Amino acid sequence: MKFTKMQGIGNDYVYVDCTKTELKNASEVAIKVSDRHFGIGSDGLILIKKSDKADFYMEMYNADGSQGKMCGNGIRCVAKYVCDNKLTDKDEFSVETLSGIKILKVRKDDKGLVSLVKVDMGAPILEASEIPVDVNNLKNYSNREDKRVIDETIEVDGKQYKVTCVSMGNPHAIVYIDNTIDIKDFPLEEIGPKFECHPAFPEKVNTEFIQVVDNKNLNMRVWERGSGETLACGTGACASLVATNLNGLCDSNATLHLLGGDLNITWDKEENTIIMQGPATTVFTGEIEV
Ligand SMILES: N[C@@H](CCC[C@H](N)C(=O)O)C(=O)O
Repeated sequence: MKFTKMQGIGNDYVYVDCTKTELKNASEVAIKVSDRHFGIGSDGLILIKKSDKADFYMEMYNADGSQGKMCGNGIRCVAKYVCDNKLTDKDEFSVETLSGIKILKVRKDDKGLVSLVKVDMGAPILEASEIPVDVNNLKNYSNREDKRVIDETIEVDGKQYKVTCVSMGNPHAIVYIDNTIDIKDFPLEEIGPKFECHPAFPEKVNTEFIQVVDNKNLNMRVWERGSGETLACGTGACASLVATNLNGLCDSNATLHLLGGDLNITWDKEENTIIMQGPATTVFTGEIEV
C-alpha cells in the first residue's frame, strides 16, 4: 500500500489515495499503520476517495480502527494532498464526509504547494440528543427547555465537573481547568478515558480540557475517542470555541493553542457556521505491506 504520512499541527494520519484503487479492511489497516512501534505511527488512517456529490470524499479511522465522522486536521491535509498531487487544480473545492460536505480554500507557497487551509466546518450542533448526550446521566440537568448541555454538572470517577457539549459532526465535551497550573501538568491520561467511556456519552466522546487565557486565546489539551491523547483536534478546537463563547468566556473569534500548534477559529453567527484556519504538512511518503 502506497501512503503519505501528513500532519496538521501534530495530529498525524496516514493518507491513502483511493481515487483509483480500493483498500479492503480499512479498520484493520488503521490499527496496523497507527502503531507507533510496529507500524508507521499515527493517530489513524484517512482514505481519499471519489465522491458523486462533491470533489472528493474523506473516510477517516481512529487508531483503534473505529470510524470517525469528521476530522478537522485531517480534512486540511486532504486539501494539501489533492492539490500537491495534482488531483485537482482548483483552489476552492468540496469534500464529502460522514457529517456532510465541507468547503475548503487553500493558500499556496511560492513553490505552488499548499501551506494554509481554510475550512467551512458548518453549523455546530447543540441539542443533547443529536450530539448525542444522555442527559439522564448528568447531575441535575437544568437546560430542559432548550435541550442544550451548557455548563452542566457531570460526575466522573467520583468528582464533579462542569461540562458543555457540542457536536461538529462528532461529539465533544468541553471542560474548563484551573488557569494557575501548567496545562502540560494536567493528568489527561488518567481523566480522559473516564470521560470517553462515561454513560452520558452513548457514542463515546472527545474531551477538550480548556484554559481561558483571555477572550481571544484559549489553551487546549484533548483526549480523542478512539485515539487517546493527540497533539491537536480540529473539530475539538471548533467545539471549544463554540462552548467557550456560549459560556460568555471568549469572543466569536479566537486562537486555540494546542500542544502541536495554533488554530484560528471563527463562529460566523450570521451564517451560523464555523470557519477553521490552519496549516497542513507532508511528513513523508512510503509503501507498507498490509
Ligand atoms: N483529530 C480529529 C478528530 C478525529 C475523530 C475523533 N477522534 C472522533 O472519533 O470523533 C480532528 O482534527 O477533528
